[in-house]
Amino acid sequence: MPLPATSEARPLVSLSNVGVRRSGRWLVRGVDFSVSRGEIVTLIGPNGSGKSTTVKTAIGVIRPDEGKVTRASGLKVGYVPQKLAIDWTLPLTVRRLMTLTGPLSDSDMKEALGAVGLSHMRDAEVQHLSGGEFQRALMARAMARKPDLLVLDEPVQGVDFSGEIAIYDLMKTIRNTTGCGILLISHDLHVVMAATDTVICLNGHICCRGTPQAVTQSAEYVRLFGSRAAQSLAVYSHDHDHTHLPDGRVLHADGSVTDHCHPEDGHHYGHDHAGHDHSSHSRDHAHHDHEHAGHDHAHHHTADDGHGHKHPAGARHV
Ligand SMILES: Nc1ncnc2c1ncn2[C@@H]1O[C@H](COP(=O)(O)OP(=O)(O)OP(=O)(O)O)[C@@H](O)[C@H]1O
Repeated sequence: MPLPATSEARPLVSLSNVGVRRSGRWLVRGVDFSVSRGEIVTLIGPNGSGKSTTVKTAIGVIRPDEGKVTRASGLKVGYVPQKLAIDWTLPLTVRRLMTLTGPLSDSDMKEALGAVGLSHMRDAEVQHLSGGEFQRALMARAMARKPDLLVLDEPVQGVDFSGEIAIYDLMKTIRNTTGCGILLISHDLHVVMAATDTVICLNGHICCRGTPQAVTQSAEYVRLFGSRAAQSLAVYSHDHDHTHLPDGRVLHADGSVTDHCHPEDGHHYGHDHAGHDHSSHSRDHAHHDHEHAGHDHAHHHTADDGHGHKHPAGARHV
């Protein structure tokens, strides 16, 4: 059952001064934010900065050691975890994967797989799916129960760049069609920035927050992710003239759909995919020197913020 209409103005989940302490150490502290219906909130931050801990606390898997978490009553959460304990030696079909966490009617399964472009793969073995297909199957499984809040912990791991775009586009479509709230974890800074309403930059505490535009310009963000990352939003908005659909076809800016990209398409924002040559696209993105292999975003965080900087409108430093 969806939440009643009267609850729409209230956040689906809200964290107030939340802290989680383990083995004598605060994993996160002083965290406060909320996610409302129809809103996409993204947590970004370096490895070990407390992103998973924060979302697990938000959905009630972990109890906070200080502060308060408030969830709308009757809140239904769809959770796509970062890791899934699957025995890859056992045969498992997509159909079975969809029902591992609970029963699902045939029509709900059909609708969910259709929404992620996997209708034709119902009986496929999960171990034969590509990284992107597997992530979309997990999203279908989470969506099939029509959650009020969809929580995605790094949904683009093991997914190539066009697959990433498809997943973020799918995420926006889910939000637009169902009106659910989405809480997303990512340390991928490129595409996610354009798919997000609010970005929260975490490093044990909230370093800064705001719209993607505001956050990418904030000194705290640059300190965490390096100055190259600050260009990510511009990179995205320059070149996103086509979209890779879940079924592999390409939707162009003029609305046409083709099986493949056009050679002149602005493409992939300078990702350096090892093993294939992008030289035909080079004039489109010569200035976008992101290296995919290794994700070498510099994490220059210093304990002393200095505070000798200005905050762009909309970014809040905490
Ligand atoms: N139960 C626990 N006991 C002790 N330390 C923990 C526990 N759970 C997590 N940690 C530590 O807390 C820190 C934050 O972990 P968390 O998984 O929340 O980070 P993350 O930002 O999601 O990282 P990543 O980007 O690598 O997934 C890490 O240093 C981790 O080792």
